Amino acid sequence: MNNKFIVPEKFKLITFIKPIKWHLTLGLFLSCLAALSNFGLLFLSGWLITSAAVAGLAGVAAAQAFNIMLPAAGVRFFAMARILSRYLERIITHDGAFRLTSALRTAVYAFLIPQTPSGLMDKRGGDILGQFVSDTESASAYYTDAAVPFGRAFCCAIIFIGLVFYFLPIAGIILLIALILAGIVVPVITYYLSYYILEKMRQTKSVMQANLAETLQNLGELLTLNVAEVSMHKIKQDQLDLDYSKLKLDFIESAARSLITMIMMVAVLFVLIYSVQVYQYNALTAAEIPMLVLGIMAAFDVVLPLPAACHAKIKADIAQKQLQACCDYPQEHIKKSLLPKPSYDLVIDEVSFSYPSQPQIILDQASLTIKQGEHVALIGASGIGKSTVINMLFSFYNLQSGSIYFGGKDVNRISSTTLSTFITVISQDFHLFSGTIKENLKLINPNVKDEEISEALKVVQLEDFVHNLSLGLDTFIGNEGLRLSGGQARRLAIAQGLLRNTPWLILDEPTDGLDQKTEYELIQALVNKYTSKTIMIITHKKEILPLFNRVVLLQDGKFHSDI
Ligand SMILES: Nc1ncnc2c1ncn2[C@@H]1O[C@H](COP(=O)(O)OP(=O)(O)OP(=O)(O)O)[C@@H](O)[C@H]1O
Repeated sequence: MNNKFIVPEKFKLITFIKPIKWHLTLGLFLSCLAALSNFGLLFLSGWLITSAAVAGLAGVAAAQAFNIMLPAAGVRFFAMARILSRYLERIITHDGAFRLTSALRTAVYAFLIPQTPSGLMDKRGGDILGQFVSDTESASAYYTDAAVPFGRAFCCAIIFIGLVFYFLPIAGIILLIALILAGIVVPVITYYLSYYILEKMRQTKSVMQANLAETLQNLGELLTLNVAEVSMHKIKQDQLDLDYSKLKLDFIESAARSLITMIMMVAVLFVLIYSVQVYQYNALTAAEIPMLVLGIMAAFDVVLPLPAACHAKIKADIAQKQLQACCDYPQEHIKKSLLPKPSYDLVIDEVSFSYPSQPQIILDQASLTIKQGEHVALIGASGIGKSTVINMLFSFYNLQSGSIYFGGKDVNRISSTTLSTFITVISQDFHLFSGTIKENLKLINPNVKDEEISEALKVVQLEDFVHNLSLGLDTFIGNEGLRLSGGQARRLAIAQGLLRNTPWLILDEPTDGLDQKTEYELIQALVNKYTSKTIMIITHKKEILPLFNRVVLLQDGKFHSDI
């Protein structure tokens, strides 16, 4: 599968369909071929069966004169062509749809990355996951489930009407009217009746997915607090709403299909009555009557899937709108990828910040410079804004005034991906993955050597612990490191960060859950080993402060150095 693909400036489904235009064209062609073969099969069979019966009734001479071989070969040809073209059409269209899904997912990912983290802060993780998984799938199904059925119905209907018109003009006109009703009027009504239901279903599904993701993530806490039932009840309610909406949709679709079948029966009835009259005037042979009737029935095969195609179109339209909303983020929020230059100093210049609709002023024209290689402890009362300052570096929030520079460049113009190659942050809510100690340590840097792993484990005071495990580095730590103690998990996360080998290391309360001795030894090992690395630690522990070059106090919205 060719995944080479350029992210366009704006998100438009058509941009992604262009690279698969040959799949679309060939798929449509094969689909039409299958429908035409089906029509040809029934049309010719109707004629052949009646002609053979008429010849048989007319006596031995007429029966022997009737050439059954040629039309029978035609019937076989159409039967084979129908199977083959259907098979090829499925292969081509599904391949096209897979390519489209892959291109859409790549694009959505590429559009989302520059928005992180500030642009995605108000969105729920489950919602983003929904957009990434379901919306891309619904949008790409537009091609196989909506565009091809509608295109086939349009192209084939013209041919069917033309053929029937050739044999009996009035029958052609009846077919034209019937196909307009069944192929345009019924789908339009289906579209309008179903749009609101499908839009509501999309919203419910998105909320349910987000709730489900959060419930599963926090199941431990919910069970401990005995409130898991409440979350499950909400999810169950949403599922019931979805089931009810699905029932309504199924009802609309079957009603539409029944209406199409009814239109077909009426059309067949009219054609039958009229052809019998015409037959009496010898303007039509007996064999042509079933041929026309079966032909008209076959013609409706191309409009019967249209109600379902309408639903696919609505889903694709809604999905496209959602994807557009999440991808077309205001350009000013999408950072330019400037590269910080050495030395990698951090300059917070007259920054003011408070959270929207929060009275607390976090920073009030505050300034601070941290030179590369400095070891700094940032202290301050709980809730004063220390973690917020770290998040500001990664442009989580828009500053009210002032600027932050890293390596001489405004952090607003450095992408978070670039910045993370210079700064490693181990936050309070770090994550460990379900796997072994080694897998977790190698996750960020797969090329890391065993000696480097030992060094990092030594610094975080975990070397002896790992050494004493029967499986050593290959010990499985469980989901989120559940098989480790809180302090061990935190230290493993720090070791993970050390192995990234970035010029800056920021640790948010790294020694929480550690005894005083381990805490002191860890920080001491850290500052002694990484003398040229800039280390910034947020802490409440007074005992470790003497180990730092500088202590900065955050108070009243200002930084106070060398306290
Ligand atoms: N996303 C947010 N939206 C609104 N307010 C927030 C947000 N994050 C934090 N706050 C508030 O901002 C203030 C500073 O929070 P922050 O986590 O930065 O403090 P801190 O100094 O790191 O605290 P601690 O030492 O307890 O970890 C707190 O009052 C907090 O409630």
